[in-house]
Amino acid sequence: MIRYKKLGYVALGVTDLERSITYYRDLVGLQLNLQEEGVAYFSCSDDHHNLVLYQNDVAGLKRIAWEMESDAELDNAVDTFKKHGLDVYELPTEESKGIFQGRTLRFIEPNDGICFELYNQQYKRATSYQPTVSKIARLGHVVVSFSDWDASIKFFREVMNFDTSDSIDGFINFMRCFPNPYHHTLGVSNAKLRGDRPGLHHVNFMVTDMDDIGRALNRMPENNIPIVFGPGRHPPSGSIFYYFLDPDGMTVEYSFGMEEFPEENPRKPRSLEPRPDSGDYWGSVPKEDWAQGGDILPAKPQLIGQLL
Ligand SMILES: CC(C)c1ccc(C(=O)O)c(O)c1O
Ligand SMILES: [Fe+2]
Repeated sequence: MIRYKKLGYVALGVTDLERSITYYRDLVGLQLNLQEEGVAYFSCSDDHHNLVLYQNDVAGLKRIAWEMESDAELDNAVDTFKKHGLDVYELPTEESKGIFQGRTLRFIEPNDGICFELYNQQYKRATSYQPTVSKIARLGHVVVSFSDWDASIKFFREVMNFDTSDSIDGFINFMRCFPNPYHHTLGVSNAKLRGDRPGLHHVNFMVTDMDDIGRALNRMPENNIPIVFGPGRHPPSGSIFYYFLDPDGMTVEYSFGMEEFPEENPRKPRSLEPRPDSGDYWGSVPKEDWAQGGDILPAKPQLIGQLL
């Protein structure tokens, strides 16, 4: 049983790094922790980074990273993945230090080729996150659209030891990274929802107060940010949500409140009917460009570390 601490960070490719830095810092409210040649590290906690942006020709999802509960869980993950025939890579120490992390493993998810990362720790920041326009509580979840929905769910359950909290039948499976309590840190969505194109669906940041959602309802339109869904309330996790686009057309979600699960005797997963009110109790309807932006960016094997 692989045990996770939390969703650690998501890395995105963006086509104009300066423009995206301004957006994620001044409108989303993340703290820019460090900017180096072609890369920007943002934080919303005492971690070094919870979002990393890379200058790239195309916008999209570069990798998703989870922090493990302990060092031993990295070894456990290596054994499990190898048993399932996966190639697992470890970043040389110099490189993991170069991205401000301890021991770092990577592998390529077998269905759509997404780079996933597991690490034991990140450098902590001397001063914690200083909220500005929004009090972001944490990087909440990432939803990705997969070309083979059933095979992907099976992989996350059987190989990565994620648990299903709920699903909207045929569309999306909400998975938590055991034993992390939050309803989901990964949403496995069906690419048929995205014109049969696998890719990034959205990145979610959980906020601390209902007022953080309320202020965004004014701030985003005032700054001509396209609003693509909401405000509303999601039946699966019970959270209040608001989705808007980033400068490359990738979808970002703010949400407030989320069901938490105990490690022992959690409730059974529910399968919700595939109809619009399973996505929103309040009746808002997603715009056409909701969840459309963001390709899966291929990771070059030589850049993902040394094969174990
Ligand atoms: C409609 C989308 C995919 C969705 C649905 C439900 C939740 C939730 O329960 O939190 C989400 O976060 C979503 O993004
Ligand atoms: Fe979401």
